[in-house]
Parts: sequence; C-alpha cells; structure tokens
Amino acid sequence: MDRYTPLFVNTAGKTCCVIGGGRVAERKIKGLLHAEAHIKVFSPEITAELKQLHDDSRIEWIARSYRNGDLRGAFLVYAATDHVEVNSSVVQEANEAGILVNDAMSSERSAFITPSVVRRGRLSIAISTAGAGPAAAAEIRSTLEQQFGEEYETYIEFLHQMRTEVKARVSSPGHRRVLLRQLTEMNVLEDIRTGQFRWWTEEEIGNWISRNQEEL
Ligand SMILES: C[C@@]1(CC(=O)O)C2=NC(=C\c3[nH]c(c(CCC(=O)O)c3CC(=O)O)Cc3[nH]c(c(CC(=O)O)c3CCC(=O)O)/C=C3\N/C(=C\2)[C@@H](CCC(=O)O)[C@]3(C)CC(=O)O)/[C@H]1CCC(=O)O
Ligand SMILES: NC(=O)c1ccc[n+]([C@@H]2O[C@H](COP(=O)([O-])OP(=O)(O)OC[C@H]3O[C@@H](n4cnc5c(N)ncnc54)[C@H](O)[C@@H]3O)[C@@H](O)[C@H]2O)c1
Repeated sequence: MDRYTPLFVNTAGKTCCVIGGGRVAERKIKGLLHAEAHIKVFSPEITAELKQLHDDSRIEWIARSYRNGDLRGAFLVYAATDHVEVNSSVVQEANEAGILVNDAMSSERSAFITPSVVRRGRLSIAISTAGAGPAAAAEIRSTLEQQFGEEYETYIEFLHQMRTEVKARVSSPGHRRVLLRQLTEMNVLEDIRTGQFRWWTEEEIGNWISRNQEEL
C-alpha cells in the first residue's frame, strides 16, 4: 500500500496494548504516553526505561508472552515483538476484533503506521514514507526540526489563545475569519525569535479585537 489517510487520534484515557517491550516498543510507548493513553504492555521482558515507567505507575506491565484474548477492550494495538509469528497472531486477533493494529515489522500487515513526528507544543508535523524508508522519515524530521524551531510552541499557543477569545467575542463568522487572518499576518514569530514577544493580557486582546472590528 502506498497511499494512507493521515489522522491525529485522541488516545487520552484509552487503552492501547503494546505487545513486546524492546527498543521499538519503547519508542511507540513514549509517543502514546505523550498523548495520555492508558498503556498495557504484554512482554516477558522490558527495557530499563519501560521498567522505570512501570515502577512509576505510568504504564501497566503484564510480564508474560502474548496470549490470544489479551487485546480485549483495546482501542489501538501495537505488535512490536521480534517474532514474526507472534506479531502475525496479534494482527489476526486485532483484525477479527475490529481494532486498529500496527505491526512494527510490516507496513503491509499494519492497519496504521507510526509516523516520525516534530512536536512543538500543540503543533505536530507527522512524516511517513508509507513504509518505504523509516530512516528517511527520521532524517526529514531532523530537517524540519531546524526549520520549525522551539518558537513555534509559543506562536501556536498565542494563536490558540487569540482564536479562543475571537470565537468567544465575535459572533459573525465573516468577521472572525478576517480577524484570524490578520493574526497570522502579524510579526509574532519574529518577535518571539528576537525576544520581544510578551503574552497579551485579556484587556489587550479585547482592545485589539474591538479596534480591528471597527475597521471591518
Ligand atoms: C518513523 C518511525 C516512527 C516510530 O517507530 O516511532 C518508524 N520507524 C522509525 C525508525 C526506524 N525503523 C527502522 C530503522 C532502522 C533503519 C532501517 O531499517 O531503515 C529505524 C531508524 C532508527 O531506529 O533509528 C527499521 C524498520 N522499520 C520498519 C521495518 C519493517 C519493514 O519495513 O518491513 C524496519 C526494518 C526492521 C528490520 O529490518 O528488522 C517499519 C516501520 N517503521 C515505521 C516507523 C513505520 C513506517 C514509517 C514510514 O512510513 O516512514 C513502519 C512501517 C511500521 C511502524 O512501526 O509503524 C521511527 C523513526 C522515529 C524518529 O526518529 O523520528
Ligand atoms: N517499526 C520500527 O520502527 C522498527 C525499527 C527497528 C526494528 N523493527 C522490527 O521490530 C522488531 C523488534 O525490535 P526491537 O529492537 O524492539 O527488538 P527487541 O529484541 O529489543 O525486543 C523484542 C521484545 O519482544 C518481546 N517478546 C518476544 N516474544 C514475545 C511474545 N511472545 N509476547 C510478548 N512479547 C514478546 C521480548 O521480550 C522483547 O521485549 C525487530 O525484530 C524488527 O523486525 C521495527
């Protein structure tokens, strides 16, 4: 398969099962933890870092090999063992139960694939090569990380704050659209980069909205 539908899935509080506890499983788990999923790991052994997460009660660990039935109640499933037959059984159970599954050994068997991700607060840029070259995806991530620096976290948070206020205070969709477009035309990113940015108070936001609305 060479064409996929990109999605951003809300996994907060949802049970996600990971079969296997090696380096690859650890990477998938860190991504899931970032998105506040409830993680159940089935694996006889796990990495030191996963052991620490388990000791800190951040993940659930079932310290044994995978058994048919383990996926009951799962929202998403990741097969990340080093045994192709185990991964295939996991995929089969998930498919029969209608649960979306990722097989770290095969994009062909996977219902979804894991992208490489640039994270800047609310901004996520996900990259996939449709399984053709995961290392290339990671390299492209590195390039994009240079282009989209840490300043984007503040920038996007500012836009979010302003958009929330505009939505609350301006009822006309046409006016909202014009105001929101004006926001992206301001030099906020440059101000953040040069250390001149400061957060606006609620009063300042209100004044900006009134001033700009008068001009519409
Ligand atoms: C992006 C990333 C996300 C993540 O895992 O979080 C990810 N792989 C990453 C790294 C990576 N993977 C591999 C290497 C070693 C170098 C090499 O072989 O190239 C490295 C580099 C490294 O480890 O540094 C080997 C590898 N990967 C897969 C196979 C099996 C196969 O292709 O059949 C094999 C061969 C195994 C073997 O030969 O034994 C399969 C998949 N890997 C995917 C994702 C999915 C496709 C993504 C896409 O569409 O591009 C897919 C299909 C399934 C999935 O896992 O969802 C993450 C980078 C994160 C980052 O740094 O940003
Ligand atoms: N998708 C990717 O990003 C990617 C990257 C590199 C490698 N891979 C593939 O993923 C596989 C796993 O890589 P790794 O580096 O994490 O390997 P690893 O050997 O470090 O980890 C394998 C894990 O699977 C567990 N396991 C083995 N049999 C099991 C079973 N029956 N039930 C539950 N858990 C079981 C082991 O205890 C171990 O924790 C590799 O063999 C390779 O084919 C995928």
